Amino acid sequence: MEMKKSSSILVNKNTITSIAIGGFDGMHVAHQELFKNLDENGAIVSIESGYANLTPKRYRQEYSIYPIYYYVLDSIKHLEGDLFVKLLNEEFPKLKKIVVGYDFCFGKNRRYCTEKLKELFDGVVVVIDEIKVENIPVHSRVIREYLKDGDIQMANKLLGKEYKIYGQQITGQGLGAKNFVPTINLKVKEFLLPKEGVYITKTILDNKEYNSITFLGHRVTTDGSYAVETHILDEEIKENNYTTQIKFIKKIRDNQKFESFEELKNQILKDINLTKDYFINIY
Ligand SMILES: Cc1cc2nc3c(=O)[nH]c(=O)nc-3n(C[C@H](O)[C@H](O)[C@H](O)COP(=O)(O)O)c2cc1C
Ligand SMILES: Nc1ncnc2c1ncn2[C@@H]1O[C@H](COP(=O)(O)OP(=O)(O)O)[C@@H](O)[C@H]1O
Repeated sequence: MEMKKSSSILVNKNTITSIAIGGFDGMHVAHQELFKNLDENGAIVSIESGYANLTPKRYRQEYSIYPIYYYVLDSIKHLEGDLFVKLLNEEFPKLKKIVVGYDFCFGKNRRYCTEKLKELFDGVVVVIDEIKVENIPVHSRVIREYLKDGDIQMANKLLGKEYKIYGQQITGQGLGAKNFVPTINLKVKEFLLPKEGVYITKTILDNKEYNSITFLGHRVTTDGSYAVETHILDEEIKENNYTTQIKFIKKIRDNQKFESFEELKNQILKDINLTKDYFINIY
């Protein structure tokens, strides 16, 4: 039986003795709790539904020391329970332990859940109880809702880290440096973008992290088009081709339409001062 893999890595599957199974978009605190139950020859089995947008597949390995093996959901979801377990045993011949969460289900019509897994797998099955943070169940869908609401602080609590996106630098309208402040304009694919507005952020360029402020949204005051723009505080940055990373910390305000460039500029300067104060007070 062939399991279709969407990528391969270098760790030999024959050495793997324990796996954690799930979608793992976000690599959030509950996912990390599962990984704590892996042994030193552990691995992550990530089932790709195609909807990941918190930690899209190629950015996921960054958040765990365990190798991640990816499988395409469409190629395994039709399986009856015994065949799913058989596949795991074939893929990982030394497998002794499987770690899943309380809500893990698998196989045809998601008919098989943790009890069935215990019955079918000849080894240890560890089932993790529901993990909550401040009484809120940690799930990728809950984190997405906080991001869409602009509640970065709650999203970050559930993630156990600052929400980070990757983008490619593009040329902006050319208005920023002249009329407002210089910004790096980004094209962002694959990642969920938080609600439109202005955010306190950190920006990583060429492995260096800078304090920054980021605007996300339709530039309703200028050309109306959607933009992701970052202004690096206290540094002169030359535009370059680096992939840029933005870590979101806190939302300052909503996107707004201003009657003049002058008013927008004044507001941007206020936003920058507030952001600088934030960084002064946390360090
Ligand atoms: C901190 C900050 C806040 C911003 N806030 C708004 C806003 O509320 N409304 C808006 O239309 N544009 C806002 N902008 C975007 C400006 O319109 C944008 O920087 C300007 O159009 C220059 O774009 P350019 O870099 O493509 O030349 C903001 C930009 C920054 C850096
Ligand atoms: N809050 C949680 N508590 C315990 N286990 C969880 C929790 N969230 C996810 N898991 C487990 O982690 C694995 C990956 O789950 P997944 O469905 O990708 O997470 P999410 O619910 O965040 O989308 C599954 O085995 C799942 O049961």
